[in-house]
Amino acid sequence: MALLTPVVAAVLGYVLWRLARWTTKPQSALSRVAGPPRESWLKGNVQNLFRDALEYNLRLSREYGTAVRMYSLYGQEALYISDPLALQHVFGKDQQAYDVNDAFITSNLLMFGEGLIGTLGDQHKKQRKMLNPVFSVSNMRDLLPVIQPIADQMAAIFTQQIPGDGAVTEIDVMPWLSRGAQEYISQACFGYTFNALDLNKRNEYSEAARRYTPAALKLSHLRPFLPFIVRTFPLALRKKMVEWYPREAMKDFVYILTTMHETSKRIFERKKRALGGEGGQAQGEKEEGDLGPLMQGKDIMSILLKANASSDEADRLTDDELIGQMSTLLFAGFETTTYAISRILWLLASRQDAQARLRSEIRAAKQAYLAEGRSPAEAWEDVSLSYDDLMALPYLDALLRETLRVYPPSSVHFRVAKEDTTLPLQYPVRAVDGSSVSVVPLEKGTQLLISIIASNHNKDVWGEDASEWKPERWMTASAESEDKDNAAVKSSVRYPGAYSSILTFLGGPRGCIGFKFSEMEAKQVLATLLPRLHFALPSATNADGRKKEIYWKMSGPQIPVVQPPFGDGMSPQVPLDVRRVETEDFA
Ligand code: HEM
Repeated sequence: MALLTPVVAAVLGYVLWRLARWTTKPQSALSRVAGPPRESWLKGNVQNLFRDALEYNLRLSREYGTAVRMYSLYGQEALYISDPLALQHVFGKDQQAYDVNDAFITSNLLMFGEGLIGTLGDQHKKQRKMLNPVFSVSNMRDLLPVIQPIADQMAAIFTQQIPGDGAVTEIDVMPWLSRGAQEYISQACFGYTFNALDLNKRNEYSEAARRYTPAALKLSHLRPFLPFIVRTFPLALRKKMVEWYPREAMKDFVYILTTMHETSKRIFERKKRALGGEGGQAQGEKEEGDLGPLMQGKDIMSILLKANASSDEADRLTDDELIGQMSTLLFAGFETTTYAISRILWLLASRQDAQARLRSEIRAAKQAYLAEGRSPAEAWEDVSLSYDDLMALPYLDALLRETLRVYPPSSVHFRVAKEDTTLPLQYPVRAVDGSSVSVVPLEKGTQLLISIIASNHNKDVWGEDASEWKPERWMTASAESEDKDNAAVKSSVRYPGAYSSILTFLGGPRGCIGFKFSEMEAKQVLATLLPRLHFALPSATNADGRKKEIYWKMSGPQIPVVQPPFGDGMSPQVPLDVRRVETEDFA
């Protein structure tokens, strides 16, 4: 018990400090903006945004508009925002006035080290300057053929589970898509295979990464306290606090993070030796242990190491910063893309017309390769499209954009105002006294809840059918001309998204750096699976004649679950009926 005293004292001190601040604070400028009532002083109502919350999020915008006052922990006010002009200020014009919040940076720094999501200000800017070119289209173009075998392996794994032509097998595609997405990051970003798609080979790193999110969720209640704890206690005492923490979940989490960090370090050191010609492993050669073979030097880390070595001293990243990027990329890139691709397969299984149309488009492109002698493949199904041809498929492009718009893998992200400032609104909202608010004053320290989901469903921008999934909305005349990114926008108003005018990857200086990678991966996986495999919703029934239903739970990330009695309603699962493609499966 005595050992717990510092932990309890820290938490108690933090709560008292917040209480003192709250009771002595005058009414804030934000108090004028209307919003739902606070449910408890301690927790506010922000947690409602993250608990199976699609309807809650959409209702907020319907009832209060694009700027809504919310309450976070300890009575703190926060602004839930989806207004396009306001977001243009946050991510563009006034970006210097906003940043990610303290808890985000502190926890990421502790977990992943000094990578992009654990750094602020000039250090973050320096890292982006070095990393942005690494994710360029020309590097994606070189990478695409190198990673094609991953998608081929996924197709082979599904095909092997189907007993024969005409047979239908129910397969939970989720674990395979997840393992495939991990392989994409490990091979394309790190230049190694983790053999994640080979169940006979164990890899500690990929296992640790798969266990990361469930383990992190068990400890998420500690996140808000981290900045205070880090500022207040020396490292030695913080390490003791972790040891003393009375839950198995903490030990498990420390193991996961240590495994990820140690493996990143080992890969990094070997890669550095290999690139520097210091007796490191030869390219393509098998490694001892669990690291797998090194790829051809076209991977993101190799490009980054070369760019770093040839840059000016002032711009150069330290080894710790480079290692920090590795767990960051794995963490940021694998689950998000898994959810995006599994959502597309589920949509295609639900909408057979869209599946047939997409398959026909892919077939036409691949058959053209054979006709023009551009591929050594014997059957059109086995043709690999180049990056430019894959990106140019209009329906595939429209379908991906529309899926990421209507169903963004993550729904709400945090920012904080670094100074007193104001946010102008495109669409004025109602004040508590019934008047109209067209400019929201923000005090330094105000939390912003950037709503991707409300922005992507905004009827004023996307039209009355904003919440409906219609890939065709991107296939307008303007998509065929130069303005592909804004083709589906129904007004002159735009969101400042990194990818199209959608907000799924956010925007501005901290917008997703991997969106082109993720786009390429999703398109390559679909162009490889669909020629060979047909997907439908699960058809098997139980004794009551009921079928399995896949339900997407929006709890931060949008997670597909199977409801009881078939599933536990919690674990990610996408069971689909899969069979080999037949002649009638084309449009
Ligand atoms: C559909 C897939 C993806 C989605 C929806 C997505 C979404 C996002 C979002 C919303 C952010 C901003 C987070 C914030 O600052 O609050 C972000 C940042 C980031 N993403 Fe992605 N992402 C995806 C795929 C990827 C991939 C494949 C990679 C890497 C290969 C990646 C790497 C990153 C990194 C490194 C950051 C931090 C950028 C910075 O702080 O400068 N993401 N992503």
